[in-house]
Amino acid sequence: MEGPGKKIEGIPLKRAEGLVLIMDTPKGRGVFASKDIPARTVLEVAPVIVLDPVENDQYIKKTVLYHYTYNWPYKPSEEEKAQANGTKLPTTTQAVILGLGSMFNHSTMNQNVGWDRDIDNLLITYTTLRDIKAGEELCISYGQRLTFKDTEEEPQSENGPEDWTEVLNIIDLID
Ligand SMILES: C[S@@+](CC[C@H](N)C(=O)[O-])C[C@H]1O[C@@H](n2cnc3c(N)ncnc32)[C@H](O)[C@@H]1O
Repeated sequence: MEGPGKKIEGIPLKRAEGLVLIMDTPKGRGVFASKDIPARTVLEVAPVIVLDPVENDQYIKKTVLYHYTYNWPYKPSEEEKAQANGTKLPTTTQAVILGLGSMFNHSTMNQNVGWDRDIDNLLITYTTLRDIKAGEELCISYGQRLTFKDTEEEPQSENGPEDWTEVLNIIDLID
């Protein structure tokens, strides 16, 4: 960069104003709106690190980092293809999302942020799906197969006690 006024070629990055990180929600840390944000606002353009599928399986899956990865298409290098000798190479892997991308929690019922992968440029763009009010949590959808108990999920009455009186009765009987 040579000074002010010089035109720089590159991929535009973005982080919207009015986002705060709350540390102690029932879901851990989470991203919230500190002011009203209109629909279709780009909240964040997050670069990603695409993991080697073998390293992901052998190492990352056993670490906390695994909970901060998204599915990502895998494009083997020409060298890998040549070495594969007809063996089928993986077509998907995981990617670690940098920046705020890794801080968005999941919501099925109240998803208000969408995300879009840019495979060529190794980026994810997060955009509001509707008008957001100050104080709302900004949530994406992680899909169907969650690796944790969703705090927003309704308790299953057939698997558990009907009400808290029943719970107290059980505790009483054990004592
Ligand atoms: C990508 S991280 C999101 C940031 C995370 N809350 C933190 O404090 O680092 C994903 C993790 O957040 C938590 N999480 C996200 N959405 C959740 C939800 N709906 N219910 C419970 N936990 C959730 C889970 O522990 C999950 O593995």
